[in-house]
Amino acid sequence: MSKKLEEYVVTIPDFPEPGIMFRDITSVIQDPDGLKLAVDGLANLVKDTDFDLIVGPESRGFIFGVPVAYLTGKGFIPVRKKGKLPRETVSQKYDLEYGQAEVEIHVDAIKPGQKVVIVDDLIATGGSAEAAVKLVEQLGGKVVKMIFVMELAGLKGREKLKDYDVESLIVYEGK
Ligand SMILES: O=P(O)(O)OC[C@H]1O[C@H](OP(=O)(O)OP(=O)(O)O)[C@H](O)[C@@H]1O
Ligand SMILES: Nc1ncnc2[nH]cnc12
Ligand SMILES: [Mg+2]
Repeated sequence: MSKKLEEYVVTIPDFPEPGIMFRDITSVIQDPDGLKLAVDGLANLVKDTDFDLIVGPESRGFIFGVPVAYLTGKGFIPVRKKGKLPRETVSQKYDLEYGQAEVEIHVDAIKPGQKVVIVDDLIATGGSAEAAVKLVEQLGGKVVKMIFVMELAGLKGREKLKDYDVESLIVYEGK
């Protein structure tokens, strides 16, 4: 019998700091069957969704966002850390566990009214995903769905994004 997606995820306790159970996606994507399960699984979550573009946050959002955009026949828009995008951008600050970060998107990447799906590897507190939503909305885009390979339900990212359609392939009950 073939392996399930969750069996490809390796969990590393106490990385990058004590108390964190790190859910690693490199063990998923280094195996062709794991990569296929993850990418096909994400594409399947949007098979009935009407949308125009995929937005993916740097850096793990690129790994899954681009193949899902390719499979679904859409363009891919990167959300990048401040200072990396070469043309005119809008930016959004967001909270990390300690301190703040800032991300940007090209202003010409989304036209008002365009329907956007956000793709990332994992939702924890939802802070990164919320920053991506705010960037899309600053440009007049509409977030119609947010999809993740993994969700750490105990960190309640879903509550932060309660006005949005959030789906994940694997849900961990804790953090
Ligand atoms: O829901 P949150 O609490 O915001 O956490 C989830 C985010 O954290 C990780 O990214 P990270 O910022 O570590 O950067 P990376 O993708 O470049 O590894 C992960 O890839 C998600 O994007
Ligand atoms: N527990 C975790 N494992 C992997 N990536 C993460 N990003 C935020 N929390 C994480
Ligand atoms: Mg990330």
